[in-house]
Amino acid sequence: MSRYIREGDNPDLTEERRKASFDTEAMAELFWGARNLMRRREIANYVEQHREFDDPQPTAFMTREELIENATRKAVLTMEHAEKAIDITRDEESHYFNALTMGIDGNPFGLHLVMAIPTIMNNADEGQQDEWLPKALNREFIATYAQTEMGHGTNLKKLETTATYDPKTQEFILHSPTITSTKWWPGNLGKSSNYSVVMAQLYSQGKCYGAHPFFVQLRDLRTHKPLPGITVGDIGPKFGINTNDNGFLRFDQVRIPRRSMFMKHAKILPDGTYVPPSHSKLNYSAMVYVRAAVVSLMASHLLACSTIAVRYSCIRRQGEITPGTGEVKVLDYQTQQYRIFPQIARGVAFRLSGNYIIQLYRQTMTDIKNGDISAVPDLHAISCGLKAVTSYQGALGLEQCRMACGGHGYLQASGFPLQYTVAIGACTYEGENMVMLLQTARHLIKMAKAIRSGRPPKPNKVIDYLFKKGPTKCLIDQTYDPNYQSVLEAFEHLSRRVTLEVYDRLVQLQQQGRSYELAWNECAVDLCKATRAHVRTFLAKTFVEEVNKIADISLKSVFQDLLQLYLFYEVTECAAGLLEDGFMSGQQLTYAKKNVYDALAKIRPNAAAIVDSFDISDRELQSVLGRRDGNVYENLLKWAQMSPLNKHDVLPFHHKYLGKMMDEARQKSKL
Ligand SMILES: CCCCCCCC/C=C\CCCCCCCCCCC/C=C/C(=O)SCCNC(=O)CCNC(=O)[C@H](O)C(C)(C)COP(=O)(O)OP(=O)(O)OC[C@H]1O[C@@H](n2cnc3c(N)ncnc32)[C@H](O)[C@@H]1OP(=O)(O)O
Ligand SMILES: Cc1cc2nc3c(=O)[nH]c(=O)nc-3n(C[C@H](O)[C@H](O)[C@H](O)COP(=O)(O)OP(=O)(O)OC[C@H]3O[C@@H](n4cnc5c(N)ncnc54)[C@H](O)[C@@H]3O)c2cc1C
Repeated sequence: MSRYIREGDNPDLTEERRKASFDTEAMAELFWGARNLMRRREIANYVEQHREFDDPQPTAFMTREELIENATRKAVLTMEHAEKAIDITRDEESHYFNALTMGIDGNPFGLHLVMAIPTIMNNADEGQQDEWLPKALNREFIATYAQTEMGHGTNLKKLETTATYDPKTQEFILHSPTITSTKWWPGNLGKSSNYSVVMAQLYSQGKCYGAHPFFVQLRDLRTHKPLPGITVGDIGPKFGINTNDNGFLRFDQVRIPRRSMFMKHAKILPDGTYVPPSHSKLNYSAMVYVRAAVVSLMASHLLACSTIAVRYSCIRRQGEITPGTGEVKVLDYQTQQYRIFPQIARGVAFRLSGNYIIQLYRQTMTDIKNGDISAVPDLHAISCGLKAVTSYQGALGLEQCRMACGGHGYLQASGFPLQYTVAIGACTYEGENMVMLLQTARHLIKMAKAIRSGRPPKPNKVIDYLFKKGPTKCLIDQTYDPNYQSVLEAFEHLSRRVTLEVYDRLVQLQQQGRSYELAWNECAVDLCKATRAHVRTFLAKTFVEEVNKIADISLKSVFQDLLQLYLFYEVTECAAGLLEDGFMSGQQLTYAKKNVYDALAKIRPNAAAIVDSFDISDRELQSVLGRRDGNVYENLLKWAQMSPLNKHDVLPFHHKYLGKMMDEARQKSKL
């Protein structure tokens, strides 16, 4: 019996769990890996046993200051408990523990762990690492990553903060020359951090060498007051992630030692001589890390929100399908399934590709340490595209899950506002999505050039298909093909076609006299389409490869249903492109749609058990609608009763305004 079934649960949800065709626990093991699942359970138990990690009230009812104080309290507790609760050398354990204890809306260590420490590890030379890394790991300071300025985020070349080397004192002088040079956005900068990685234009011997990272103390270690010449603060409430003190920062001729510049890749010698790096973008590795991590992050958001939507749709009864037979669970409506199930399928696809890209990131960092930088452009290209596509589709998917929960989905109690506002940040941070799509397109255009000139580059798993000659007509038909060869070939065809077409147009525009840059801008929308088609191909192939590895027949069959839905849903999404050149016929599109509807019907009886197997706890979901026990209505009422507005039956200012207005109106009508 499913470990998710307990006495007192909502009977509709229990019924759903009972009818699953597979063992939820075995599926959870497959999804997470046996060891990881066991560790997740142990870590979750640990947190449950330490009630000090609980929030004193739902965070939705807290003011911003209360939110940040509560998060800070829990962050310190988290660090105190970390060594007892988890193996701190395993990222998976740290991420899970942090998510359980601190939630997803931000915490004072967020940027320290995600960007500052990776920058020290990958950009500091040995001496600097010896000095900074143990202290960073030991939490003797909290650092952030200050790159974006009020005037420039995307175009790093135009950052205005300067770091001018003075060989007489062997110091850099940091300065913010304009209002627009104010650092603006860095997480945890506003109030929590006392150090920061700072990106500034490096000047030496009268020459500018471009943006380079520096490690800068911002606040006094004892008083926590800003150091002389430094102005720093919080940028105010945002769309979301308000538990984070994103900040602003200005420098007024602040002197820092020469060795504050990160010197693993580029260097300034004591006399001011500049030593360039082996690859000009090695200093950007912390951004690459977060872009790669966003893929898994989007998977987590989608799987959490589809868990909420599926569970709620099992307990929500409204309307009849067959008149007179009683109200159905709303999950029985095909439209409801069409809204929610593709989000599950995409969440699983993102999880699988997320694992791949994080491993590629780790491997590339190891290669760089060993002097091999050959994988850097490939990693950059695929991580930019994946970041952009998964964050965009993630955002759309979360919104579908919210709408699928009707009015209650709009409540903070649903958990959706928190998930959504955090998730959509990823469409912007770490490179605005359009800009990231265009970065991947640069790589694709190079491939197109190689194809047209008949000189393929050395083999590369992600890009090889572009050099293949695929079928000239789409082979999708009604026959079942467990490898989905015809669908993958359709995605490959579309990607190859749009890439080559946009390349040819770029060349043609230049032949007509446009500069490369102007031609590029005229082709930008189609360049983004090429990236999306390439990323779709990558996600789909990874999904197929991973499903093919599954040995257990009953679990594999559930994954195959999700895969079928994923692939044919994507076919319908990109149908215009497949029909445009006559590659796919209208009849084949009809087959694809039928496959989508068939997959929805196959997934329906297993839906509740599938989301259970993602093993997302109530503590993580923070959702009254998505509770494991399905007891939604009584808990919605309890939740509302906690609203601070309900502390008073009559609001203290009622009689001053509304009461007075109505009294006066009544008086007048009596006259
Ligand atoms: C196994 C599971 C493990 C678990 C793993 C995951 C689990 C998930 C759970 C938790 C993980 C926790 C992590 C999650 C974190 C969430 C927290 C969120 C925090 C958010 C913090 C946000 C921080 C920020 O936003 S920092 C600021 C970011 N800013 C940007 O991104 C700016 C964007 N702009 C740029 O990057 C660049 O300016 C550019 C790329 C647009 C252009 O660069 P530029 O210098 O102008 O160069 P250009 O001359 O145009 O190009 C020259 C060539 O260089 C290539 N290139 C550019 N960048 C790179 C690079 N990074 N690497 C390699 N190559 C690069 C470029 O393409 C050009 O190439 P070409 O050959 O000439 O075409
Ligand atoms: C939640 C959040 C957290 C953040 N955390 C940090 C942090 O910790 N540290 C930090 O340094 N920064 C941080 N940032 C800043 C973030 O990295 C930038 O906002 C982001 O990189 C986008 O840059 P921008 O604001 O300059 O956008 P802009 O570049 O101004 O974008 C505006 C529009 O212009 C378009 N555009 C710009 N350039 C081009 C181009 N070349 N081609 C086509 N279109 C273009 C964009 O597509 C977009 O539509 C954070 C931002 C957010 C929202």
